[in-house]
Amino acid sequence: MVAITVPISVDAIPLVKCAHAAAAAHTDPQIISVLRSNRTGGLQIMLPEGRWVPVAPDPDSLFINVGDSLQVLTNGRFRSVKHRVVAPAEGQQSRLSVIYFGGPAPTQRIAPLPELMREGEQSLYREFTWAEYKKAAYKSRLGDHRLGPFELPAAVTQEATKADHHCSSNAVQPPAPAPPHVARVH
Ligand SMILES: O=C(O)CCC(=O)C(=O)O
Ligand SMILES: [Fe+2]
Repeated sequence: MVAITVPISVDAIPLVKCAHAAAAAHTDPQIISVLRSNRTGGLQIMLPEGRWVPVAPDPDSLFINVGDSLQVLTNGRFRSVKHRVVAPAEGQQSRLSVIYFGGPAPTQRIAPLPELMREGEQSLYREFTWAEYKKAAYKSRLGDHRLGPFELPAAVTQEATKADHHCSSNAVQPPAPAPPHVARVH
């Protein structure tokens, strides 16, 4: 295991959600999300080829999600995975999740950390502040790729390749239908 100390201050933004909560597809914007839920499932993550897979609920485990900011800090090594929550079927116990969102302070500058870059590695993102990210995010829709405005050409090429991949795999297996009830979570 390698421990790296990063010059990033983190704001705590705790959130508690409950009762038949559902969430449309999105990536978490912050650095890291730590989630604990009850025994009711519903959380799904999107695989690189565009297929949704359920995350089995486990009330004894913590589910750690990489946020967009961590994707930038690691220059794309850790990916903020798209996820959503499908509402439980009628009569099923409500899903209860408690999530800690560790986000940067508003004036924090976010850019790939030189400590994590190999020699000659190209930066995929331009530097931005958390406040800038949030301003851009508020103008977008929840499911949009919200790192778009901060990507440098190398990242745009990478995203385009991913999109092509999605289209070809969708032709074989269409993505699951949207969840029945959706709510904005950020
Ligand atoms: O409730 C859950 O399991 C996840 C919700 C979520 O993804 C979020 O609030 O960002
Ligand atoms: Fe989320």
